Amino acid sequence: MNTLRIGLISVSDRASNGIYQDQGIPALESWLQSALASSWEVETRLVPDEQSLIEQAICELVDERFCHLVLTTGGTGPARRDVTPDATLAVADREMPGFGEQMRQISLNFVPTAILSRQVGVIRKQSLIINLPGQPKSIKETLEGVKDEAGNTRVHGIFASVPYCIQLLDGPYVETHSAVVAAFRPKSARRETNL
Ligand SMILES: Nc1ncnc2c1ncn2[C@@H]1O[C@H](COP(=O)(O)OP(=O)(O)OP(=O)(O)O)[C@@H](O)[C@H]1O
Ligand SMILES: Nc1nc2c(c(=O)[nH]1)N[C@H]1C(S)=C(S)[C@@H](COP(=O)(O)O)O[C@H]1N2
Repeated sequence: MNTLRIGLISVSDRASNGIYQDQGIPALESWLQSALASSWEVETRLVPDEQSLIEQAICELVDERFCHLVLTTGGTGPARRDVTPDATLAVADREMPGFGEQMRQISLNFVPTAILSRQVGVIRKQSLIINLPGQPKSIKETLEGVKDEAGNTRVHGIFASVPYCIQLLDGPYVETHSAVVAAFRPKSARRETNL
């Protein structure tokens, strides 16, 4: 069986230097635990805001660990040391602009400063790589989208499109818990059990 392999990279000068405890990877892991119905394996990296080290971590997770999906958190803003999108683009084969566009749209529902994130989505080889902002709460916000008080989706989170993208990249068939995030696929791409 082709198990989903996910790489998680937390990019933070202070967390990587031990000034504060990293909350990025635990927040990513706990959100994925709540959202994924399929089995998955995880590989994690905590790196400072250094472009070469971020590039190295992404390449290692894609080229050597064969991750189908890599999520980064942190370093997407305009500050001098925010270089995660630059590192991601430097090792990308192709850009997926819809991810960055949709994440900024979603985030505007939570913070007026959402447009300050330069976050991108790209493909390297057969892996999808997505940048999330550094605030631990932004992980759930962007992946899951905006819900009303009854839990109905108002703005779709970007994770809704991730399973089909992985499928198009010849990765495993990923299923999600629809109460957290419903995976979109055209009917022709759904498994028979899902129809
Ligand atoms: N890994 C993390 N763990 C906990 N909190 C974080 C983490 N990364 C970022 N944050 C919080 O989110 C804010 C914005 O994230 P950003 O990536 O811009 O970090 P920063 O201000 O450059 O600092 P640093 O890189 O040292 O974490 C940070 O100031 C911090 O409060
Ligand atoms: N969903 C969400 N998006 C967000 C935020 C947030 O708190 N939640 N913070 C914004 C802010 S204040 C900044 S500066 C940019 C970049 O954040 P980063 O440098 O932590 O990646 O992301 C923006 N996008």
